[in-house]
Amino acid sequence: MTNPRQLAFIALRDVHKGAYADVALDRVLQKVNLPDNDRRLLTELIYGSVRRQRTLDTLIDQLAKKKSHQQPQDVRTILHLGFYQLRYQERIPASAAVNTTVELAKENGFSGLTGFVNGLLRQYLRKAGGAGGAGGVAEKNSLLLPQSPAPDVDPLQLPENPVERLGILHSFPDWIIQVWLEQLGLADTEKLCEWMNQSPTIDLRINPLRTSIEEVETALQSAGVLVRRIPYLPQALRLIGNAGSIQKLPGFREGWWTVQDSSAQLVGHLLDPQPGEVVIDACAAPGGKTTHIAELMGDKGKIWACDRTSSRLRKLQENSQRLNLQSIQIYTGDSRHFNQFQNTADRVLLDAPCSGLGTMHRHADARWRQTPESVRELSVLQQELLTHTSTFVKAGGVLVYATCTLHPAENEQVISAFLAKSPDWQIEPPSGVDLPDSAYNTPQGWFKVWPHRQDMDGFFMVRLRKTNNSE
Ligand SMILES: C[S@@+](CC[C@H](N)C(=O)[O-])C[C@H]1O[C@@H](n2cnc3c(N)ncnc32)[C@H](O)[C@@H]1O
Repeated sequence: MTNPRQLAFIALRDVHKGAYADVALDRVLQKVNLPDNDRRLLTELIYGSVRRQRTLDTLIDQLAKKKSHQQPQDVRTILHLGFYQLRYQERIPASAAVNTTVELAKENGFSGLTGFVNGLLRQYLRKAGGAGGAGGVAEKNSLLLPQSPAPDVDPLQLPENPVERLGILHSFPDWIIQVWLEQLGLADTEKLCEWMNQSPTIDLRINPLRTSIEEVETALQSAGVLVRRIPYLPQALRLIGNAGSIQKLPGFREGWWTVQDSSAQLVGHLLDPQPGEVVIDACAAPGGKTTHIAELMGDKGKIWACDRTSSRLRKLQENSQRLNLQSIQIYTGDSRHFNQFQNTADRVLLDAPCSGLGTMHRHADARWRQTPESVRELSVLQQELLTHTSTFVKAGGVLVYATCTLHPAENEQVISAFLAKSPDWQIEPPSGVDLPDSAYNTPQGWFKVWPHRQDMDGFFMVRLRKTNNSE
């Protein structure tokens, strides 16, 4: 069976039983050999339906007699697929979206409900003002454009309350909208929501020990892959458009480059490791930053890469072999309990486990998996990790704390609590790092990368120095 909509339905069934969206997608892809365009449609339908779930459920709630959560789960999934295509896939004709969704209902044991499915989708189209599909209308009905044309053209009715309104329109839980609104205000929160609903870009970090950025540019361009450079990041290239399978691109097997988002590359530069130093990467797997550190050190010195997840450490091992790096030594275990590293490191990187609120565009289901409670638990773990791994640093040494979340409880509050009880530590403004201060820096000295401003993953990072007179 190679019908991408039926395959999407099967994968989404898995997701609703608890599978990660990317794992569910891989599972169906492994069973079939799809042409590229069907593969793209399948991916779009799965990730889009998961990402836009709240908006799609609200449409069911508003148009059907029974609420979305009262529908049989499979019918809800079929309706998600239909509404997703009508609302967000302008290239799919409305008639095709409706007919294929009705077919899905039939094929999956809901012949008795085809009239209901057909009626509901057509009701949406009627309200949207035609058979041409409603794509784009929804996003125009923005909080920022109250005067924008005919908000009643959007069948989705939005409440006045800005948190719920943004949450329903852009499909995020209220608590995440609240966290952003408190830091950014309305206009920027809306831009951030829109950014997080885009398909992710892919950046490469060139390995200067094996090649040069110019050589990689030429090799990729000869293979028909478009790239552009990223300001302030001398080894970064962004792939433009669909580059196909990453492992098949020129230079992958040769270890010329690593896939790493630009903001993750900033972390290595903020740490600024030097050849010959001892560096501990306390949460290292799968090694994106460990291998960057080794490259920045010219592979000279010692990097002790610690992580508690052995499967992820195996990836680190593979990555460092592919890049032909010798300076990395792996330690498996909980970094809160390593006692052999006290006062040994010139630099420590703590790239802490976090809620990932800065990278939700890469993980369609992340917004539904995290909760205020999981953030609280992570923040306790982050504080414990910071307290213990700071003891690894020699007097006069540096620790960089980084996360890919934009939640203050995992960032600013972790650092403030640490500094309040650690008089021998202070924030150090980044020196020797050629970064646009105004773009990332805050008066407190930490870096916060807001994706909608910098067009890269959301990140928080701060460089701390242990004073010389500490024990
Ligand atoms: C954000 S990821 C690290 C990503 C990595 N630095 C990179 O750039 O590829 C966080 C890592 O922390 C690890 N981790 C979580 N709790 C830990 C603990 N208590 N001790 C050591 N590692 C831990 C997880 O297994 C995960 O690999």
